[in-house]
Amino acid sequence: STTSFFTQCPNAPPGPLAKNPITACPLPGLIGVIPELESTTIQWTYPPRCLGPESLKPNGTRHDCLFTSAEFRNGHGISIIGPASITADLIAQGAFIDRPDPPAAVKRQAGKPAYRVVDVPGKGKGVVAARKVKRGEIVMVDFPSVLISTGFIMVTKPHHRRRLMRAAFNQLPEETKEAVYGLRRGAEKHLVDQIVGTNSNGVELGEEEGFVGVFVKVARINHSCRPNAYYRFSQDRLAMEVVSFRAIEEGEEITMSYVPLEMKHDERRHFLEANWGIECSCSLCRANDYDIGEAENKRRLMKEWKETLQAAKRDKFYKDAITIAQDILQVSERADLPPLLPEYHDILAELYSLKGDLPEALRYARMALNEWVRFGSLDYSELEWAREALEEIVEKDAARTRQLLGIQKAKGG
Ligand SMILES: C[S@@+](CC[C@H](N)C(=O)[O-])C[C@H]1O[C@@H](n2cnc3c(N)ncnc32)[C@H](O)[C@@H]1O
Repeated sequence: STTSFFTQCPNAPPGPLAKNPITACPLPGLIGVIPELESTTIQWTYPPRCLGPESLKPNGTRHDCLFTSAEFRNGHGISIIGPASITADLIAQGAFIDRPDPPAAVKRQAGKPAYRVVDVPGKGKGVVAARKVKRGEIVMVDFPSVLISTGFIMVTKPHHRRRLMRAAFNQLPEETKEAVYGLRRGAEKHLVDQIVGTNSNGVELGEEEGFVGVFVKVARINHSCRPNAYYRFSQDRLAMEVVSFRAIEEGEEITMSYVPLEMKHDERRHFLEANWGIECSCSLCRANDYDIGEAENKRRLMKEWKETLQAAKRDKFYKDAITIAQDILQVSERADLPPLLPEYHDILAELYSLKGDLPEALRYARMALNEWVRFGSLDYSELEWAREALEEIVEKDAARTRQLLGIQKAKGG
């Protein structure tokens, strides 16, 4: 129960249970142990700090703690606020270990630095390409300075919340701390709220716990409704990579969309204004009714199609789902949306496999795998997933061939 978690965990040393990964207890204490590498430990720079039930809003049932490691990524440092179990999982996954980037990712980052930070009229600072950038290049890799659970933000009483957030900021190594405070804009009473409010990116940790992360380099990238880059976050490596999805000229601003691409025109305007104080001047916000209609229709259509696709798959209408997936791919190319190719090729491989068309399933699974390699993500998980999917289909195909041969033999003999 929650009570026993409260009383047993916070002070429990990393005993035998720590070898049992992915558990909530014990709380990763002053020293967190990496289960597979018993000799490797994480030394928290400050004693972990947990909030008691008095800090929660009525009916709140959470237990959040702050962990700070100043050593993280060669002295970059990190503070994490969230359930202790999530931090335990991160330790278990080896997220704190520095590992070399996969070769494909290294290749895609080769050459001179791809960006620099400059003043952009009307937007404060911004990031521009320091050289020509190719489509699909990793233009920036960044690590979180702070990661804060959105559940914690929602259910903790404001002054308890801000106090823990301030501690999370202040416990960071000097340079990173300055960079985080350097993201402030104007005078605001609640500095931490303001910084996190306009400078964070949503990421997922654990199974599906939502977090907001402050990535000080990524935080300098401005919004555009027609962005030329997008970000992806690797949970395994706690790394954020910004990827170009079209070629970018030297001097051109590198932008991302702060809002879901399929968001409606009026909703988008309101959201950008309310959350970031951006008076949207994007072509999409300024466009005349006809253009808005065109662009928006495409995006809305894609969203609806994706839902229809999922429904069709659920109901085992694989043929329909396949047609929809192929339509989405075609439209996404024309709508200038980020490369959805490997994702949809994976989906198509699965659908063909479910439908029983194994040669087509194999074809798409191979394409997806090649694309994941080409996109060279820092995150191996998609690659592994695609590889497993391919193996599964190959296995299924082999089994069917054996079965067919058996039938023929039986007929022949
Ligand atoms: C994540 S920060 C981006 C970097 C920021 N410009 C800076 O100087 O640090 C978000 C803030 O940048 C500004 N901003 C971002 N995109 C903008 C845009 N398209 N037009 C105007 N201001 C923008 C807004 O003030 C917003 O709250």
